[in-house]
Amino acid sequence: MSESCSHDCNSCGADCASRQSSPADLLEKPHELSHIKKVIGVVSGKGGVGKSMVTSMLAVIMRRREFRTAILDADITGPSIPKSFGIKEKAMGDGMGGIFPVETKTGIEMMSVNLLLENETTPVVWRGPIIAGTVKQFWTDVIWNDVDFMFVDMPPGTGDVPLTVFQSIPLDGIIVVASPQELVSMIVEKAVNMAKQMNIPILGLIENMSYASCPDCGKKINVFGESHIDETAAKYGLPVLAKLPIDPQLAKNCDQGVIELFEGDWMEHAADVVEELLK
Ligand SMILES: Nc1ncnc2c1ncn2[C@@H]1O[C@H](COP(=O)(O)OP(=O)(O)OP(=O)(O)O)[C@@H](O)[C@H]1O
Repeated sequence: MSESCSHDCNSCGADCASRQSSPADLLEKPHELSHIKKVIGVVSGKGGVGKSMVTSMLAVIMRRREFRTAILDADITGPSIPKSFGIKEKAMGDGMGGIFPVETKTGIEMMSVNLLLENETTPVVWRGPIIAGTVKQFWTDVIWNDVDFMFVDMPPGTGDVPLTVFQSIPLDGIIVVASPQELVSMIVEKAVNMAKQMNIPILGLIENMSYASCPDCGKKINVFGESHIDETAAKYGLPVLAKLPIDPQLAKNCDQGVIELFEGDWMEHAADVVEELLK
């Protein structure tokens, strides 16, 4: 390191030993038998806002549109995806260090830590580097067949684990999911800035639990107050991809493991934007 080091490698051309790696240097290669065309990360500023549900619904819609679709569940400490698809079976190895993903009823390929654990109620109490290493292996050791669109349910937040995932998997775009309350806080801003720093295009924002519809008169009720997604999207120059209602049927579909049967057209525009990536 030179004595005049500013610790900002972007403004210095010196090829010194302490030069920070660019994000591209940290990208991992997928398994040699994997063929994955587009990878979309689904992120949120914090847990519990419906990120896994949005990931599942997007995968279901793209599968309905007859694309070969996969879900990489990188939310290691809160893996809820297999349950919402009603998957109980475990992933199998190929005997040479590779792992086959499990296929859902409609043919979505999936990998999640719950498909590897003996008991899905066992808590994952691993430290950050182990969690990040597991996600990397889901990318490098899983034999993904021909996949048009892979959705990555990212670990929530903007800490060490999501950062490592951002750096190791080559994402073609990210979708930010937020609840109305998050949209008025700085949490979304952090998630957006993280993606910008990684130079990953943000496809847009999805507001989950935006409103509830009265079962008697159909009137929209803003349970968490007025929606703020339009002003937040305008602030960051991002498109709004969807506004999802609180729908007890959706929660039921997840709980009963039949998310593939969900009805509703709220996510069609988001799916159109994802589909554009292949054109
Ligand atoms: N719009 C909605 N209507 C009804 N239920 C919903 C809706 N969005 C999410 N839920 C329910 O809320 C719960 C949490 O959702 P989900 O697991 O997708 O959140 P998450 O952001 O992925 O959380 P974490 O990151 O902590 O895993 C689930 O049981 C899901 O079924």
